[in-house]
Amino acid sequence: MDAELWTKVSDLSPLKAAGRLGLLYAVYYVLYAAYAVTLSPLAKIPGPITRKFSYMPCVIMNMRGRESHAVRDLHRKYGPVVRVNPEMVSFTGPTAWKEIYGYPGAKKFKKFGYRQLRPGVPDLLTANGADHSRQRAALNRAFSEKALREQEHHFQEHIDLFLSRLEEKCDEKEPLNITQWIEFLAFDIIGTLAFSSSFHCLEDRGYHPWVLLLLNFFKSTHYVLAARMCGIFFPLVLALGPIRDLRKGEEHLRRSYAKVQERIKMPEDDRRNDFWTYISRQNEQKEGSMSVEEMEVNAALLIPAGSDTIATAVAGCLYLLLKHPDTLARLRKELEAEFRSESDITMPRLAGLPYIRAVVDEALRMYPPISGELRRAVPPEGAVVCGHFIPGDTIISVYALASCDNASNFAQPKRFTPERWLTTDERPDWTRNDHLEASQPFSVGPRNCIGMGLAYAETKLILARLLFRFDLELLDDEFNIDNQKVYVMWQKPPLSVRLSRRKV
Ligand code: HEM
Repeated sequence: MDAELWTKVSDLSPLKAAGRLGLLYAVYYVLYAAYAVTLSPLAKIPGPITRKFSYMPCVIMNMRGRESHAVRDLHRKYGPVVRVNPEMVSFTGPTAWKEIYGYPGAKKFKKFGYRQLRPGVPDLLTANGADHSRQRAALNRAFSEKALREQEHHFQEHIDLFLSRLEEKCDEKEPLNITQWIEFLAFDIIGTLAFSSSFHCLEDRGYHPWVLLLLNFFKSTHYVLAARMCGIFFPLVLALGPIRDLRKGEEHLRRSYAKVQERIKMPEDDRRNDFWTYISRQNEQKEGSMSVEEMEVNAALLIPAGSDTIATAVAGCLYLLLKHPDTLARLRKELEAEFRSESDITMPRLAGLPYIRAVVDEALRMYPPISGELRRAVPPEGAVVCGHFIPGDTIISVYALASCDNASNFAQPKRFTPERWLTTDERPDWTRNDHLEASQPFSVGPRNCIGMGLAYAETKLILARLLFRFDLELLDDEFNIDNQKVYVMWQKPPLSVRLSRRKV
């Protein structure tokens, strides 16, 4: 800066200097907005003008917990390719999942914006290349069909307690919020599988403080992701948000690490069969299949990944079934034809029943537990996605809710119709053009959900035993999916029911 200009600047009062800076920023912003809307390589991607030059609509909707719904609505208006914000494009075309996340797309489009739980220690969600392949191969054994068979008694025992707790609530005049009991069950099961130590929510008839901490943490994580889009205003926006809850993330990590240490010291037990039983066996055979530090961070990942997702799936199935008595009747018929008593219900026998699977698939379509974006980055040279050339460094994603609640992919998407998922000759005519591949609640390809098999088996077992034992009456529509908010996970409202014991 030359001396004369410097003197002029330093002579300005702080107020005037701020004013000039503000003006300069405004000029820059107007020029940038004009570029983003007209000349940017993404300018032609359809979407509202405000989303093309500003992150604000995206930030505001995220903070309100309504971004998944907003993106769904944008696709209804603008079609299968939509500009979500200046750097991000969302797709709903039926091939989008496969092109972005499947083989070989997954090699081209790397995960974007995922952060390691402990810097320097890869966990399955953030690991790349060889680390991911090694950890995935190691954990695959803990999620195999054989492992699930050996773990089934854990599920059955927790469900026994869940159902006996619900029996205490039978015929009560007060409505029962079954959402929270489903959450207790899902967290207790994942505690047993990940730490050999239940959270004891069912025993104590209440949320364990660690579970409450996690539920709040989801919300604050979501808030931080939104605040990050605010650039230089990030600290300000963060300070206005639930910043205290962020510490809860650290607390979760500390507790998880301590639990893994306790678990490692536990004596051998043939009935344990938790995730680490399978990892330890491999570590003995093949040195270093997973280090203790990696076990710690993966335990911290598996708890949130395998708890609230399941609770959402079970609560969603139940809500939709109670809203549709004919579907519920057809499901009961299938269950009663297969099982003479509740004690006959097992995971392998449920695996052979088509209608309960169709019910779960349809509920996951209408209420996908992970409803929002799964970000991937386009390589610097750019790439063609769903027939559109997308320039390098753009962020791309499929939003599950947008892809599933979309009339181009599913006829009458708001109509709960498990029959869509049955074999061709059993599908109603009006669903024959559905693009079933557009619903991928577990994602696809090498980074899809490792817990998919477990999730189907667990959801079906809980549902089947619950419906076998009780008649349930839905008391209000507070659970209405369209009104719910998403902060990473759905903020599930009370699902109010009245229970009575069935006489079969
Ligand atoms: C209905 C239940 C579930 C749904 C809808 C679901 C959905 C998903 C989705 C969409 C992903 C991909 C995430 C991404 O690309 O960022 C994922 C990954 C993952 N899920 Fe699930 N999940 C469910 C249950 C579970 C369970 C029960 C577990 C374990 C106990 C689990 C563990 C994981 C892990 C570890 C990953 C990371 C996999 C990798 O990157 O290789 N999930 N899940």
